[in-house]
Amino acid sequence: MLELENVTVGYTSASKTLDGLSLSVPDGSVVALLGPNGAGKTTTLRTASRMIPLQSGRITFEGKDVSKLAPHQMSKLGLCHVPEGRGIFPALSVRDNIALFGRGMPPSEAVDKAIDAFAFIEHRIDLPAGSLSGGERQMLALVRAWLTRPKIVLLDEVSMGLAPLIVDEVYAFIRRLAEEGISLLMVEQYVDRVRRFADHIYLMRSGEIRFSGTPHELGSEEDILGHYLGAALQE
Ligand SMILES: Nc1ncnc2c1ncn2[C@@H]1O[C@H](COP(=O)(O)OP(=O)(O)OP(=O)(O)O)[C@@H](O)[C@H]1O
Repeated sequence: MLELENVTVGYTSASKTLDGLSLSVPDGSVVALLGPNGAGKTTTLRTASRMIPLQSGRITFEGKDVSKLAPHQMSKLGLCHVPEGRGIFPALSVRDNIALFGRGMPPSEAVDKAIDAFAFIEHRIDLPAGSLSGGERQMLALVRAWLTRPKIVLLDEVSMGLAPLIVDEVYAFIRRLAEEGISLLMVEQYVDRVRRFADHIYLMRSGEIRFSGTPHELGSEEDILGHYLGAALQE
């Protein structure tokens, strides 16, 4: 279980980008974070992976206080963050991108597993990762995350900028991660896609959680816009 308890963070000491935010991701669950631009979704993921220091509050992972750990220590504990923009190394080959994430696995085995997950990788293996299409880069980022054998993966807008058919392929792999028991905390723009997939949804606005509940409790897209985000849209 990953838990953020009453967390306040800001990009300057005077600002509060997240203001007393609490959320939890139980083991093996899929949790989605929705909200308008600037609500603080990316900041929440960056806080959870310890890229941003806390002003106050606490973060626990599997019962352990991790509030002061560094990102690489979180990664050792089994938390993998796939950032917006995917975080791949564009100048390195696809092979090297994969090999770097194999966690002691022989590079050839990591590459075989990656090809097994996404066949296109075989034909691009020696090309620079920066030459891949947006969808291919996203799939590479996901397969790399999977190869770290994580307990939880944080996913920031995986479907952004991708064609619907590619999004289907990306989501099929995310479903596989969930079926393997990996917990997911995902920021997503597409409410309907998330509604079909997530166990729990948090709706954020202005650095705070405005709704916490099941997809069913969230209601229709009109409800969300009207009740929770309406004011934000008028701002
Ligand atoms: N590196 C930064 N330095 C200063 N302010 C930042 C930084 N990153 C984000 N912010 C500000 O923090 C607030 C929350 O941004 P964040 O990116 O977390 O929101 P978001 O909900 O992920 O939005 P989006 O969907 O636009 O990515 C915004 O007001 C943003 O301008």
